[in-house]
Amino acid sequence: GLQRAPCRYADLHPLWQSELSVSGGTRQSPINIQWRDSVYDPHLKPLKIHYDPTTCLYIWNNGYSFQVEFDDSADKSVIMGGPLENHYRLKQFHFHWGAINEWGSEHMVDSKVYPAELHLVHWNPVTSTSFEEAIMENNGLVVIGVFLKLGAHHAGLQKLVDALPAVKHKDTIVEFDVFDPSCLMPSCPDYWTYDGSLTTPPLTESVTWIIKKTPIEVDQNQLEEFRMLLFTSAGEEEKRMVDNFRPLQPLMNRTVRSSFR
Ligand SMILES: CCCSc1c(F)c(F)c(S(=O)(=O)NC)c(F)c1F
Ligand SMILES: [Zn+2]
Repeated sequence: GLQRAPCRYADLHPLWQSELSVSGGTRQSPINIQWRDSVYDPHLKPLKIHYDPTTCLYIWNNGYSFQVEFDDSADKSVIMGGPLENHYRLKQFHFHWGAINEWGSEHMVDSKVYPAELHLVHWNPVTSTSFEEAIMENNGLVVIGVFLKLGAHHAGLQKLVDALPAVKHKDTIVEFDVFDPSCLMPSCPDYWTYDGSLTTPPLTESVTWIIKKTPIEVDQNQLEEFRMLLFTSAGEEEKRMVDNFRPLQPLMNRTVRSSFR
């Protein structure tokens, strides 16, 4: 069975990922998506996203990333379609990024790495009664991954970036209401999908991944603001929150499907 990994990743240096493995894991994330090995699946439907901006609650620094949390007490912000058999509720979104633009994303495409990656975390309210339960369920979670590349200023992201100084230190929180994460989605509908895991403790193999093919563009200043956050609490010796990504994991016996030819 899966060993529960220590879940206080705040006490673990970002290099912990390479040592920490889920014993017997056969579907770990992230992976390098080899475009030529992915299989077009004509049965994959378009992904349908309906986010209600008023379900946005707050932003907080959990000592590993910054997260925007949503009210998931009803089917208000949901995704469906794509590879999914039912709808999933949005619980939170967060990012992973590097110290410099040359690395930072968790997934790669043909070994190309991006400076950052957005994860929108959803859970299955049909098979689980709570997010916490869904984390332990096979396919209890769906995470949409969106690559960030250096380019034009992203006006939608800026509202989020402006709030970051208020959550500079670990375990700080700031109210953040009325935000629609759909503005962070690329307009291109194409995606890859595969069965994987959380990339942070407890690393459970409960995630249906949906990785968007097309990155969104953000500018240098916006990426630098991510890198001003701290892993550390107020009063502690400052450690910049950078390189909060897990190393690539073996594909093993998995096929990545694409929604596009
Ligand atoms: C105990 C889970 C707390 S919620 C959460 C999270 F905080 C996180 F960071 C990731 S991730 O693995 O890093 N990215 C997909 C998740 F999947 C999550 F569900
Ligand atoms: Zn993540």
